[in-house]
Amino acid sequence: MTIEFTKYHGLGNDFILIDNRCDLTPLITPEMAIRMCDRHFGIGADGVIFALPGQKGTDYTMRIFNSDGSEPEMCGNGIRCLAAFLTELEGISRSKDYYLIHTLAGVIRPQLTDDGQVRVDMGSPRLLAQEIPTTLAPGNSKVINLPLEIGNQTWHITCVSMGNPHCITFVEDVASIPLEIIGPEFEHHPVFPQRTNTEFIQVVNPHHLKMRVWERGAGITLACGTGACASLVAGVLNNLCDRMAIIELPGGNLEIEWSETDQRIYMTGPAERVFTGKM
Ligand SMILES: N[C@@H](CCC[C@H](N)C(=O)O)C(=O)O
Repeated sequence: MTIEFTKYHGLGNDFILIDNRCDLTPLITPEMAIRMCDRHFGIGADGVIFALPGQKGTDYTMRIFNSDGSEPEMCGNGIRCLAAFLTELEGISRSKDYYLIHTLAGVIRPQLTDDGQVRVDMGSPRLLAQEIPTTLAPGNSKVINLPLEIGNQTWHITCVSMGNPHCITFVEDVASIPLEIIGPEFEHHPVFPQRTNTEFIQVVNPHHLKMRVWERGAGITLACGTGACASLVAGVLNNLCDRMAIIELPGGNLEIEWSETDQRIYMTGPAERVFTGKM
């Protein structure tokens, strides 16, 4: 079988995009995705994203496999890449500058901006312990600045779901965090029954946060869109930042806003095509 693909990245968070508009079933299996994402024996990527037909009145459906073959509910950098990929697939027949995308986290709306970026209506953050999910607090209460023991240390964590789970910790200096050692301990901690993405945040000032991330199913990545959104929400809940801020990631900057008007999160950032190929 030959699979055509296009490689994209959003701030170095890279994905193999597959045109799957013919069918609601992904053209490749999670096992094949693991092999394609391998940086030594495959194409190399943090995940594989499928552009599938729309459902329930949406234009398209997005599904994604992480590089370990697991399937997350949403991917922020990925949905910007998907919007750019769909624009390329539709060519001049494209009738509008936004898409309604069905995801496991609900309907997400990416919009192409005049300066070539993508602004995404990411929906509203979910804050209850049962929505993350985490067992760290009673199901109907929020997890804001609660202590958690990991690696002989007490971390104060805030949990936010952007459809997928995020655990955020504010630190003095993100560069000093041994991500490859403690990242997996957070991801697999028993208080997170569906594992978790983990963000370490340094507050530079109320409009500027510096972030490093350990992603569920992908490990250290250069950027995480849902993680940046969740971190801004955690910053607001802890009175550490404004509702609009630049999130500085190893791969570049994202602009995130938690709108006071509709309580939704808006993320703006780039999506870059790298190359196409056949496998
Ligand atoms: N990098 C993504 C998030 C991808 C999914 C994540 N690894 C998970 O399992 O939830 C982003 O930009 O949001």
